[in-house]
Amino acid sequence: MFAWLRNVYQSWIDYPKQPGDLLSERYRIFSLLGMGSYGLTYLCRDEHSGQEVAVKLPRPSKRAKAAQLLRREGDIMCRMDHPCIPKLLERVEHPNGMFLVMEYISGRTLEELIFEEERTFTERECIVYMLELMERVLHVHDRGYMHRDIRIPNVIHREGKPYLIDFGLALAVGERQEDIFAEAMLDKRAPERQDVAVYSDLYDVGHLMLFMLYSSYEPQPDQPPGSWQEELELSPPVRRVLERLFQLRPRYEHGRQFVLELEEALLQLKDQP
Ligand SMILES: Nc1ncnc2c1ncn2[C@@H]1O[C@H](COP(=O)(O)OP(=O)(O)OP(=O)(O)O)[C@@H](O)[C@H]1O
Repeated sequence: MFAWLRNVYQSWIDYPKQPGDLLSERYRIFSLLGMGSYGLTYLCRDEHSGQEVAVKLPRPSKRAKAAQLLRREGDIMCRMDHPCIPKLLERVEHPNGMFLVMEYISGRTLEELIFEEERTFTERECIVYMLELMERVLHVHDRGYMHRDIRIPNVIHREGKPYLIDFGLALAVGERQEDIFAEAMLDKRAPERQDVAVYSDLYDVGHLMLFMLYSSYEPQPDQPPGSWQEELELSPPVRRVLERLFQLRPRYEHGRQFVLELEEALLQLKDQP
């Protein structure tokens, strides 16, 4: 009974703001983009510049913890400087709470592209796309952070380019996983993904690649389900990079090792008739 009441209460106080509402006398809400575990993100218009922006507010039901996580996220976003990673435009602090104002990336997520638009990727297209995405991932690593949430809903496809969003789980290399994360989400992670290390981000990159490669997979009638190695017809170099990403072979200790092997795999595919 208590859990039920608590859920009703949380849904009531987290009820999204309405289109037309004005935040901090500046950001006019258009629509709700999504409700995450600790924040609500809205598409807004900045009344000063006329620009579209994404505004992320803490969920009222998560109070201080959500504000703390958002502040962290803002601190990390400030340290990024890449045209395909949204810029933090402002961090608004006021007595009723705080929120983040980010560059809005219009487009569709890779998840929507694959599952709603049924977009398919060949092996070659997947490699070319991954090389672009890895450029953003290497930027994050070079700045001393691990993203830790590289997944298809966190990649926005705009004008043929992948944009990497959502730094809510990112940590600095060597930083300890804080209790706040452990309670919120980390305990659900596979052991291969728990370390704050390059190979954990690359493990996620491996999954993302599998989603892209499975987009053109068509099971034969009566075919029993198998592993990705059994189901996907992959060229040996692509299979090998995936096995390294999944730590079935010696893992990559640096993202650039993976990029080099991916480039090599692309060259070999080009040589094929
Ligand atoms: N800068 C941005 N530009 C465009 N869309 C964005 C931007 N940031 C977030 N979004 C979109 O807003 C929605 C909510 O994102 P948000 O990061 O708040 O939560 P989430 O990813 O759904 O959940 P969680 O934070 O629990 O992982 C998602 O659909 C995401 O694609």
